[in-house]
Amino acid sequence: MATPTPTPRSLPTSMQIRSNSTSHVRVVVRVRPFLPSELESKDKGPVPCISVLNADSDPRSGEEITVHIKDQWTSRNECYKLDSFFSQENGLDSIFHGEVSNLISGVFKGSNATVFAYGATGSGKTYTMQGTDRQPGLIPLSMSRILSSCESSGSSIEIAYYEVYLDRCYDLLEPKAKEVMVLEDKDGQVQMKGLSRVTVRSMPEFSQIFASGVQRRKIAHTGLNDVSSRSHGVLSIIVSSGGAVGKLNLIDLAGNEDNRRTGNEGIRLLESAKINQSLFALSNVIYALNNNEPRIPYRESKLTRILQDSLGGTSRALMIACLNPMSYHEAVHTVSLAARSRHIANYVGPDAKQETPRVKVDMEAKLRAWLESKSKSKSVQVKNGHFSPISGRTASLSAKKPGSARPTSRVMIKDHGFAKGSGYRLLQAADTHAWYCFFPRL
Ligand SMILES: Nc1ncnc2c1ncn2[C@@H]1O[C@H](COP(=O)(O)OP(=O)(O)OP(=O)(O)O)[C@@H](O)[C@H]1O
Repeated sequence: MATPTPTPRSLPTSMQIRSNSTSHVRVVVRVRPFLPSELESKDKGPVPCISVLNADSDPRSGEEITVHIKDQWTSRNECYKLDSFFSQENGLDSIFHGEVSNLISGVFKGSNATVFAYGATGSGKTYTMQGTDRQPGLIPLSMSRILSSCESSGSSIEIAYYEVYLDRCYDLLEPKAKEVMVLEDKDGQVQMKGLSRVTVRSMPEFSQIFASGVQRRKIAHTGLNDVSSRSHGVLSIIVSSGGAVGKLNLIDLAGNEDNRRTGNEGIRLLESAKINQSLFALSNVIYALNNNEPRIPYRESKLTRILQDSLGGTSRALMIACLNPMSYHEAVHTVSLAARSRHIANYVGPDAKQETPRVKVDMEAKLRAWLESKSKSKSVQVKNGHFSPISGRTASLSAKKPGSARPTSRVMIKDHGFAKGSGYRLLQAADTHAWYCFFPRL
């Protein structure tokens, strides 16, 4: 299991300046170990596509780390700055002690906190949150810590457990997982009408209640994971301590999916569209919080509306970007969205730039073939030119300025410059990786 040791590169000044900024939401990376099936599939053993450049830095120092993602087939590589990195060798207890346990003390003082496991399907989100009997995940570890603190402080705990599926909420502590209405009271506070709360006094009691809730959660077999979560699962631990009430939300998000790879159809496709939409809405909220924007778009999805009282203000949050060490494209997608949430720009190193033309030449050939086969191309008009979707896809773009690294509320566009010997530029939508050509208006 050799880990590549890329040479650290100096970062652009803008990034160095930003590296001192504080994030409202901490974003860390966790790379899951190889699965037995992945170890069998390679003669020499697989090589992880993700590594960290400043591996020696002390996680407690608050210094940012640089995640390096390299595609072993094309040698494309990208670097992103995030808050911390947990490798394949790090157990779940190191994430708990390094990142989660310090959120718990605030909950006893009446603050809210949220931990999300975010990432592509099959990247280990459910494992990170739930773990196994041998390696407990962040949910049992947090519960155990909270219970022992309650014993010494005389505080009490209640839990609520629900899922957000197709933008609707279901109570997982109810035998038939009944739907819960999300309403706003006269003060503008979001209330979940009828959501059950159960008092918990011991770990065995919690394990039993939680296990029945997990059984009710919607999972399905997909092309990429045999037991894929189709909903966002939210466990809320409510701590009442001497008049103060604090809440810890532990969230196993459904995985973002590239439907070109899943082969999803029908209801699976609809689920996937809703999942991707709500994850993008979540990333928009985190982006707005971390950049002190005046308006936080909580209303863009049910998930963000529900979490309104736990994201922003005095609440603290941790996003764990879970990565599959075998998948370059998924890792880039997950980490770029996570990094975007922190307002840390993507930095592609100089050697990566030299290697990309091979990909561009392929795209040029595709473009030429496509253009020649169409006497009249369908194009989407934008200010200063036309967008033409290369593969006929009509993703909705709200790009105001092609080439701008600043994400719009819907899509971030990466500019790959003018295609050689032609009058058009190659652009790529960062969230879908779909390619477009842009014809400047003369
Ligand atoms: N740290 C780990 N050690 C061993 N196996 C792991 C680890 N993390 C994940 N796995 C395994 O990887 C597979 C995928 O993990 P998991 O189901 O948690 O993914 P997921 O991201 O929750 O997927 P989905 O979004 O589709 O629900 C499972 O077989 C799980 O047991």
